[in-house]
Amino acid sequence: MNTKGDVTVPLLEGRGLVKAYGPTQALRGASVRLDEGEILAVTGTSGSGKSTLLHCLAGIVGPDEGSVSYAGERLDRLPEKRLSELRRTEFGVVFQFGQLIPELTALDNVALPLLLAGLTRADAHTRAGEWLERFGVRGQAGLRPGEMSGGQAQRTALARALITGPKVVFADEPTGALDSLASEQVMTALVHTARESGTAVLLITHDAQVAAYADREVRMADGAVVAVGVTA
Ligand SMILES: Nc1ncnc2c1ncn2[C@@H]1O[C@H](COP(=O)(O)OP(=O)(O)OP(=O)(O)O)[C@@H](O)[C@H]1O
Repeated sequence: MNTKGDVTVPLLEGRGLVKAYGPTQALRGASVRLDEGEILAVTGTSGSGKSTLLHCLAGIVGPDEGSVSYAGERLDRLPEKRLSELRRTEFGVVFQFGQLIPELTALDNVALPLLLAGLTRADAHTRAGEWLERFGVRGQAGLRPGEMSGGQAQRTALARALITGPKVVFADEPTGALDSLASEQVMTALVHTARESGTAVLLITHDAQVAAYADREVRMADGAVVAVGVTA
């Protein structure tokens, strides 16, 4: 948790978020907070607004109403240039199908954020190798995403999301396409690394076993957060 003056502010907070896509009201006044280093699961039925909430909190889409604050700064009012810098340096994202670049090897995929940040190719590759090792996929370093299993690809995607040391990782159904063993491996790797580096995680899932890895769970229905609780 951050302090700004005497006031304690959450790392990330959405308040009264409203978002419509044409006639579809995806969010109808959703509010949520994420503290530093916290792992928060967002659950709820299909279409309840979970992904839209994540997109608003990550500054990927702007809400029609309401506010998003990151460390006390209004994200929804930032100019695009500052917002994209923040997304690159402070945020990491992992989606259901990893979104690895199909033409690149696992090593090159994981090295990419470091190359974009200005590291030399040699340094980026050394660090990427270490991160593949942490996620148990060093043996797959030379493979392209299509040549890996779903779980290996997701662990590679996690390595890519975490290698820059983000403050928040946004994970939208990161295990949605995996069997239960691969799911467990991905979640164990994510939680272990997040705890070690103090990274907060906003985790969307509709799998109760996956949600159980979180410190806290909020449930959405009809575009709003309807229940808040601590997981087992
Ligand atoms: N880009 C978009 N354009 C049009 N409608 C959208 C868009 N994104 C989301 N929606 C609609 O907004 C509503 C909420 O969608 P959202 O993806 O946020 O829900 P969700 O809880 O994440 O669902 P799921 O679990 O199925 O992924 C749905 O009715 C969806 O069809």
